[in-house]
This record gives sequence, C-alpha cells and structure tokens, in this order.
Amino acid sequence: MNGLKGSIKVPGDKSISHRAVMFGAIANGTTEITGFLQGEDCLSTVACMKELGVFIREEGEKMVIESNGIDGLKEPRRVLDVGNSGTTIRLLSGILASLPFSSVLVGDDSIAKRPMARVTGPLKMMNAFIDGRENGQFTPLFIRGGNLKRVHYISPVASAQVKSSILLAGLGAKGKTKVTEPYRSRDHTERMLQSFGVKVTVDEDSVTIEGGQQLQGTKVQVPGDISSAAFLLVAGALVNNSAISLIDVGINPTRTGILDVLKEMGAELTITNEKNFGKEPVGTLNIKTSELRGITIGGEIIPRLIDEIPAIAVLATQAKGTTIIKDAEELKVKETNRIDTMVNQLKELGANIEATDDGMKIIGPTPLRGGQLVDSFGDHRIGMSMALCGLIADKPITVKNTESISISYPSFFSDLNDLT
Ligand SMILES: O=C(O)C1=C[C@@H](OP(=O)(O)O)[C@@H](O)[C@H](O)C1
Ligand SMILES: C=C(OP(=O)(O)O)C(=O)O
Repeated sequence: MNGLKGSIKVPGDKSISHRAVMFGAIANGTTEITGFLQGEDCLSTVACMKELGVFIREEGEKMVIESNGIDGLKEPRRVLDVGNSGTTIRLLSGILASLPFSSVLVGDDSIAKRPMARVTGPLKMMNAFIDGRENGQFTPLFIRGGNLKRVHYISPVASAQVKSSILLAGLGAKGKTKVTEPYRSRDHTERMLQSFGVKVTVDEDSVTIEGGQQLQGTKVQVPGDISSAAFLLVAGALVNNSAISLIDVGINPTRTGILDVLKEMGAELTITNEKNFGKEPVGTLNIKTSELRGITIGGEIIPRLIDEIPAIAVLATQAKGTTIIKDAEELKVKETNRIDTMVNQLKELGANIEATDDGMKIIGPTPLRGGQLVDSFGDHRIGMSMALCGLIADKPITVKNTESISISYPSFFSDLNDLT
C-alpha cells in the first residue's frame, strides 16, 4: 500500500479514563473529565459506577461526575457487569472491599477465565469477605467489604491492576497500606490520587498510602493512549513512504517501553511539543518508514509495554535479525493467551516465529502472505495487530471479529483511513 501521511489525535488513554471515573465516583464534589475514552471497557466502568448510585452525565465533550464521596455509594440492586474489562473488575474490587455492603461482579467469557486471586487474595488478607468460583479465583465474584485492616503486600507480579486495587482498599483501612512490586508498573493511580488531593508516598518499587483520606473532585484531562498510538507507530514504521504525527499522546515513563523499543530497533521516531495534562506528560510522536533490526526485550521494560507486545511482534517480523521477547508470561492471562494467538497467526501468514515459555522468538525480515482469514478471537489488541499485517502483506487479509477493537480504540479504522 501507499504511504501513511498526516497527523491525528488518538483517543483517550484507557487506564486513565477508568481511573478518572472511579476516582470521581468516590470523591467529594464534582469531577470533570475531558478526552474520556468512549471505548467499551471504560463504558463498563461508567455503567458499574452508575449502578452503585453515582451521578454521571455527559456534557458535550465532558464527562461530569457528582458524588458525596465513597460513603455515598449504595449497595447495588443488580450484578455489576464489567464486560471484557480486567481493569474495571480488579480496581472496583478494591473499592468495594472497603464498603459495608454486598455486591456481585460478573463479566464476559474472557473475564471468566482471567485470574482474580491476584486481587482477591490480598483483599481477603485485609479482611474483606470475597468469594467466587474456585474459592475466589474466578468470576462471578461476591464481595462484602468493610472494616479493613492495613497490609504490606509484596506482589509477585508487576501489575498496576493489583497495586491499584490494594491502594484503593487501603484508603478505607486504618494505618498505612503499602504495595511492593518486582518492577514498577504504570503509575497512573499514584499520580491521579494526588490530583484528587490524596497523599501518596512513592519509593523505588513501593507505594504507600494512609487510610482515611477523602478524595476531592477535580478536573482531569485525559492524554491520548500510547497503547492505541502504538499500532499507528508500527504502521508508520512499516508501510513504505510513511510520515505521521500523533498529537498529545501520553508519555508517562511507566508506559513508554514501546518508544524505547522502536528507537532501539532503529525507527525514525521523534517526540515534539512536550507538555503536561495535569500530572501526566504528553507529547507529539512523529515517525517515518524505517529500516529495523531485531533486539532482545525483557526484564523491567515488560510492564512498560505489556499491551504493545502483539504490535511489536508484527514489527519484529519486518526487522532484520532476531527479536526475542522474554519475561512476558503475563501475556498468557490477557483477553486471550496473546503469545499463542500471535505466534499461531503470524506463522500462518509466513513469519518465522516460535513461542517460548515466557514470550516469543522472531527472525526477520519475512514477507507476510495475504489472501488469508485471521481472527481477533475477541481480543482488541489481536484484532488491531492482524489489521497491521493486512497493511504490509502482498494481498489483503480478512480479520474476523473486528468489533472487539471498540474495547479500546473504536475509531481505529477511521483513523487509519484518515492517514491513507
Ligand atoms: O492498570 C491498568 O490500567 C492496566 C494494567 C495492565 O494490566 P496488569 O495490571 O494486569 O499488568 C494492562 O495490561 C491493562 O491493559 C491496563
Ligand atoms: C489487558 C488489557 O486490558 P484489561 O486488563 O483491562 O482487560 C488490554 O487493554 O490490553
């Protein structure tokens, strides 16, 4: 295909949009969110908070939340449906763990397979009553909260969902709750809680919060989602004759692993017009068609690019030499097993790729064979990665179940069209 050209604004950050709604819902007063991501996952969060009695309305481009603080939340009459969203169920479990009423959390077939013990375990240690399938490991989850005690939780996984869940529960516990991680995961919770007036102490790999602090409503401007931008960056680097710019994308250092990888692989990438949206840094990302080389990706960078690995796998099929992705077992417990779904499908398209225990090994460059049918398997990031393959294959590729892309990037195809 011919080059991608022009500049666009990608939709709002999913992680930050979830947090803005949840924190607004437990804050005293009014919260106004601009740039909120109207993706299915964030709309699931809005629906759950409404079910808990929070007043949320759209005013033009703004999402406005009015709340009397966390004590204003009401026992829900119906089950809380998180849809496909791991972030919703895990963060909301932390909030519900501190509230003295019962609630039931359910989700779709993908959520039913995802591990919940990573949050229900520490929340039970804090005194919450939680049950669910297989002793609280899987949905549906039943939570009766209240009377929490503090914890110092040393998490075996670098997961912002685990960290955030415990910190949110910690707000309702007496004393200091602390979470230590093997590597730092995305820190949007820490930054945004401070914007809502909460004191948070951050050491290298630990975060501490004092219980009993009340959030105050505020204004949140949501940056563009770097995880969505990643697909366009990969397209820009791979499609011949491309030069594109993505405006006001979040460049929080706990999320910029993809930029480090692109640079190390040799991509022509620059960041301009850097500024801040509240406590979150943003910038314009500019990329051109690039000659790429294979690299090894592992260790502390993994949580900084975990959702971008499917796109990176596509990138690596066009890079010269070997790319190794390791320490990425977490990919097996996302919306699909993202190691298997990517490796199997890229292999079908002609890539030289093998799955490993903790990631994948890709040798490039190999042309991708079009004229084939692939599937998102209901996983938005797999759907967009397969669409990228279609841009660089010798013939068009048909992707099944693309509706899943609206989980995180509803305007993906129209944004791509705007650049072509
Ligand atoms: O906290 C968040 O907003 C997220 C954290 C990550 O998950 P883990 O916490 O499971 O690593 C990420 O994969 C997910 O898309 C969003
Ligand atoms: C894993 C993801 O999200 P979640 O865990 O919120 O379902 C994702 O967006 O890639």
